[in-house]
Amino acid sequence: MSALNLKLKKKSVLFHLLIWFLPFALLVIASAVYLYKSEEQREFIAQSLSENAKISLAKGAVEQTLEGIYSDTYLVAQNLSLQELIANKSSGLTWRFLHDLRLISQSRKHYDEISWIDETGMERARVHFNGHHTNLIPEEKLTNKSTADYFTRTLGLNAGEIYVSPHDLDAESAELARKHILRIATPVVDINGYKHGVIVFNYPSEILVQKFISSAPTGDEHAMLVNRDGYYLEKSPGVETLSNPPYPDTQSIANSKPVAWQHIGGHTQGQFMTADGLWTFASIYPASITPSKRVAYSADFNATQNLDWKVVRHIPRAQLLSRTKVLGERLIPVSTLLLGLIFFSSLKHARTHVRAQLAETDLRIAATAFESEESMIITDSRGIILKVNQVFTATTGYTSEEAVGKTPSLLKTDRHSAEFYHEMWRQIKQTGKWQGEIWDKRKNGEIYPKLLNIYAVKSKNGVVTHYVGSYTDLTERKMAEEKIISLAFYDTLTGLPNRRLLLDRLNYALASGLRTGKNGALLFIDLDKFKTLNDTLGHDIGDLLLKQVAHRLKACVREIDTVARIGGDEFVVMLEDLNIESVEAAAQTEVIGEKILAALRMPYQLLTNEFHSSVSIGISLFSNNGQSQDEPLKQADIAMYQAKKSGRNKLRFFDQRMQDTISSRANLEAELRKALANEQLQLHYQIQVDSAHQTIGAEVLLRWIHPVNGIISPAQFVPVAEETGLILPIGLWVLETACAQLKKWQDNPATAQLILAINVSARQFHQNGFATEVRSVIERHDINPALLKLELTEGMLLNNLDDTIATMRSLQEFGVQFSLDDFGTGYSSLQYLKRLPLAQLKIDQSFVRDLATGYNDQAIVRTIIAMAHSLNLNVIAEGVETEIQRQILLKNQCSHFQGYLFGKPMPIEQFESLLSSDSTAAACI
Ligand SMILES: Nc1nc2c(ncn2[C@@H]2O[C@@H]3COP(=O)(O)O[C@H]4[C@@H](O)[C@H](n5cnc6c(=O)[nH]c(N)nc65)O[C@@H]4COP(=O)(O)O[C@H]3[C@H]2O)c(=O)[nH]1
Repeated sequence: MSALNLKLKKKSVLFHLLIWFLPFALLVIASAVYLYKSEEQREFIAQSLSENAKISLAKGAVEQTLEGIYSDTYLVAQNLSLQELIANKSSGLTWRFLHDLRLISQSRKHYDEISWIDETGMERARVHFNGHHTNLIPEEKLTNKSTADYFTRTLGLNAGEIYVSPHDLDAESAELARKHILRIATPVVDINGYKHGVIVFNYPSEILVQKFISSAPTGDEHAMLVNRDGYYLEKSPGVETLSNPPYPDTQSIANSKPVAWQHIGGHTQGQFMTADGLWTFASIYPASITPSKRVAYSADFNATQNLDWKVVRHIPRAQLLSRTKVLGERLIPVSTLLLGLIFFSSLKHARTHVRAQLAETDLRIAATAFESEESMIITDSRGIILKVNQVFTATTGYTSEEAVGKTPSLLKTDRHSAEFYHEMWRQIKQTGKWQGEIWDKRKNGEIYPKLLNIYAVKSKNGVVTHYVGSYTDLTERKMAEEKIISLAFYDTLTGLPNRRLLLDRLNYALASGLRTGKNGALLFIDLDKFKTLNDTLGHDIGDLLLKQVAHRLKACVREIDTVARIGGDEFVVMLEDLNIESVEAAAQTEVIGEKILAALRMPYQLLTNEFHSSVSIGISLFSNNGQSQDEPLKQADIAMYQAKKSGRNKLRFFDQRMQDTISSRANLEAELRKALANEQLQLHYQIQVDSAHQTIGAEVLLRWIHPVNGIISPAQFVPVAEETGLILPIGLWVLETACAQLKKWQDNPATAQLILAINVSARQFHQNGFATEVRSVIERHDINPALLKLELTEGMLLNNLDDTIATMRSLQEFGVQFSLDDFGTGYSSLQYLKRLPLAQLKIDQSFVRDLATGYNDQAIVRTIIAMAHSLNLNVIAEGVETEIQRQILLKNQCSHFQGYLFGKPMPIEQFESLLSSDSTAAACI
């Protein structure tokens, strides 16, 4: 698996892990929190209730104790011995009463002292319990208590009312000072309602506190008993209780827990929470507790003054929910364990899921890939087809049902040998794959090529389990390839080889000729009237003709020969394997050539038209003489032109002389290119005179002074210069040189009026900007434009007559003159002559030559001269060689003359000599 896939897989696993783990994790956490919170609440309620119950118990314990004391107090106050004593006042009765007091003291064991103080404040009887025994206090030790606060207050009470001293009451006597005593007292009333003092019980506060303590569970450290000011009467642990006032602040809940005390001090009972924890409290009103439910009060401590003690319980926050905390402590590992389990099972699940997803994706990819553009086939290890795709069915014609269960041999053809298949399987076994082109058979029997790939699928331990074959049908590709080859090498219309293939085969034939020494031949065939046919009957008919020609040509030659079409109506037949002897080979070729001529001469049926055609055939022989491949074809082409020239429907063998002419022309061209640069060109001047033999000027004629061949005539090289375009620089040079000469003559009166006529070629005249060029040359040389005469020929004027006239007109307006050269040889039509801005007509020398004898020529010359006069043009005759010719011309009103009679074309030096020898001009030069 690639690093990218691995990363994606990890991401996917993480995603699914989160999806599955998070909800469960949240559920577990929420459940744990809920459980914890419910337990916390439940425990809080339980603890609250428990605290309330404990407070009740504590309160009950204290109240019960007080009730017991109250009850004993009443009992003593109503004691019979006492009542009798009061009534009889007998001293013996005092002993009985003391005896009863001792009995009560001894039985209860917790009263420190019980005493009777009579209405005067004198103690009359007192017993003291020392912790083991009750002692009677001797009479002499009895004291007067008339000033004691408890005595006066109690004596003020009604029968049945109780006096309760403050719990922290300071002791009156020195010996009792250390003991905290709770005094409970009640008045003694006889049956007549008279008061006889008070009964006082000294109850050690310590015992009351002890009762309070014992009401709470052992080890309970949360209970405390405080007085109305908040000072501890009892608090466990660490507080020294019941010390004497003034109490230290440390012994006050009001100081140590002011917030709690604010609540406790202001309320009778209740339960509340502070930052310290849970507080529960209740008030005890000692004065309001009576066994007979009678209201008792004392002046100091009545209920309305809120004399109370408070029983208080406090559970610090830390201990408050101890059980819940334990639960919490247990919940954390349990939840963590549960989360861990959920995490790992989610992880496992996510992995399994992602793996399954990836596997499914792989399967989908595989399924999509299987249904690809390629034909696919899967076999087991024995080659039995298990599965094929739709492309397989489309290309082979076999449906899946037809193919599955069979072997791929149902596609086999006999195009490949047993060795081929053997080698294929050997390679698959060795490398696990094979690729190659193979021919197979479709269900309809059609054999087709395909590109086959076979892969062996192996198990983990390397055993081949399946083979997968995929292939592309190459039918169309092969067809396309063939088409490309055919387009590249064959003519699409006739299906014949094209020039490229012909040259290729020629090359091969030349090479094989070199080996065998045998001759071959090329027959270059051109249809004689093909262009006319195409133009008249259209290209479709033309195509039909070409196809029929191709067909007939093939019928004329052997299988090994080549018939090619190399151009529109040009065919070439290549014959190979001809005789070693050239003469014999030529004879063989001629036979076939004649056969072709005859075959192609036969009429053609082109749809409804019967068409008669002929061909011209040029033949060249080739052999082992080291020719290049182009040469035989060129030669055959030349020969074909020769055949055409000699009257069509002919065959001609290539002639070396003709080749030589062409070669020399090519040489001429090459040399002419160098002539201008090498200053091999010269101008010769041929004099022109008027009827009085006066020199009017000259015609400048080009000469090429060839270093080897001497002077070459313009008739030879001007046409070549025209064809190649060299005439443009050459023509310009002529113009420049002539203008320069005119300029030279300008200062000499004898030559200042001489006119130079220069020949302008068609190509030169029709080039863009010709008029401008002429003007600029004239201006540059600063000559009179009227001294320049441009000779044009009829033929070059006919093309684009309007443009021609425009060019001529612009130059004529500038002052340049035009002469129409070779007049009479062309159309000589008045129609266009009228339109041309000409100054002169030049009668062609062919009419002048036989003027003396030829009456026709005389008539023509007469007509030309008359025509010129009618057009107001002057006439010059060229080629005047004899006086007779001059006389005839003169008689016919010809005004100007040029010819050998007056002077041949000559170099400027000679021309100027001629001028100086001339009687008229001589003086001037
Ligand atoms: N038999 C005979 N011939 C005579 C006589 N008088 C003149 N000729 C020849 O006749 C030709 C007259 O020139 P063209 O008709 O313009 O014919 C010219 C002209 O068409 C062309 N050519 C000559 N020079 C130039 C040139 O500078 N530019 C162009 N474009 N063509 C030129 O070459 C042609 C031949 O020129 P050339 O060989 O010089 O031949 C000249 C001249 O030498 C005579 O009495 N008897």
